[in-house]
Amino acid sequence: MTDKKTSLSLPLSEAITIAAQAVGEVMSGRSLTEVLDELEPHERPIVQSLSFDALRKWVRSHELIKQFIPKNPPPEVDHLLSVAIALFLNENADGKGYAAHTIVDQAVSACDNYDKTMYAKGLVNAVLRKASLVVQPADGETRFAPDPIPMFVPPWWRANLKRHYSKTWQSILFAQAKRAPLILRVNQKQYSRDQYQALLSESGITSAPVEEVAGVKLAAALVLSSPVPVSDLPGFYAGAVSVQDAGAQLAAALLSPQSGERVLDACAAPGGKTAHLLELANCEMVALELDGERLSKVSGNLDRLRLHSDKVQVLRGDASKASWWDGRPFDKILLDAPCSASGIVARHPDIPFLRREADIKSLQQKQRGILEQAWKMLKPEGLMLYVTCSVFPEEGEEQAIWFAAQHGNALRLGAPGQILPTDVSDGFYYALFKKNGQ
Ligand SMILES: C[S@@+](CC[C@H](N)C(=O)[O-])C[C@H]1O[C@@H](n2cnc3c(N)ncnc32)[C@H](O)[C@@H]1O
Repeated sequence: MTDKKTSLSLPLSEAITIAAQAVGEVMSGRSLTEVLDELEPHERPIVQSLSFDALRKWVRSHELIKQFIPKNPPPEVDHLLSVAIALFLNENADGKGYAAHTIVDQAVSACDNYDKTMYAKGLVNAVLRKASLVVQPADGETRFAPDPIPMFVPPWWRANLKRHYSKTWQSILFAQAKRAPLILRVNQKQYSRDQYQALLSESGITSAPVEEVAGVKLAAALVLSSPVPVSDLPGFYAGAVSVQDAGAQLAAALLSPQSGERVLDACAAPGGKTAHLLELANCEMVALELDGERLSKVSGNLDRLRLHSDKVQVLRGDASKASWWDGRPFDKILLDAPCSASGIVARHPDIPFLRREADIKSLQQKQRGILEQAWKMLKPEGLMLYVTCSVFPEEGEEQAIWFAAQHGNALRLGAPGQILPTDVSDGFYYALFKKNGQ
């Protein structure tokens, strides 16, 4: 154990303060992505890492907080403690990083950075010293028997998983409690996967191909052995590569766009799958998105990847309505629907804190509205791929069954259906429909 100095340009105590405040924002209902987007670029990596870990280790850190402060501490103190304890728990897991006394000292200094924690220096010091002895005892033997499920999910979420996955629900949560690896999608308009892997290797970055997920072959996925900032990736700003989970790379592979085809990406932002489709074929693309702010991310990504052309339209509109549509039907439609995002918790550990049980019903209604409208815009013999990043069957297989029952002309083709999270893939759902006849 060392007093490791990282490349961060922010003292650890300040990073702890900002991360604790970010955790507080999540507890009051804001998305962590939105909160992190407001930070200065030099603050973001360390604050993201600390706040993500605090949320991932929530159950264990709160067992310890409860043990040493039986009466709940004020939220600001609780959040600061949860960030610091997650640091202990990580150090215990990988044996690298900050020494216990550094974490305690920096967390105590962090109390001074915020008026709502200033008074609690003594309490924070005492709790963290005791916690460090349990998590990182001097003899190296952990005396702390953690909850078998390390990650927080609300009771309704856990019950849903148990109901649908009676044998595997715990392994789903274990997979999601781990830090997700960095996975790339090579822009095949610029490089083959082998060529780009060689470029990475010349830059001292080790990677391995992800050949397939759920039986679907992937041509462009590479997993890095350890994450690096995107600025270190060769050619990133010239569009050589994007960061995208391997499970998300199935969409373009399943829809298999061909040059000249007219394709609708009905829920496009931030544009990861739009870009992948355009990397595979010179199709006529309409990338539609309801949220104006998110829409600009689609354009930004297409700019970076050099995929804009007069055949590509990035449009603001509601896919459950036809007001934006010029009436020309599509050969292929990607419907990557708004959903609970319960499959991507490894990359967004704030999601279980933000979702409410009632969200699932209202999301189901939205998904059905978009499915219905999209089907009307598809050519006869055309293909529609329905996708969610959810592990709840209410948003996946139940929707596909409902849709097929509504439309006698919807033929289901081969697609993986539910994909559960693994080391290289988030949880996704894929159903592919062909429109028969007229
Ligand atoms: C799962 S995300 C799409 C991710 C994207 N396909 C990608 O790979 O980068 C769903 C998107 O649908 C958008 N959305 C939600 N309701 C919509 C609607 N009625 N019409 C169009 N877009 C919608 C959301 O704002 C969100 O950006």
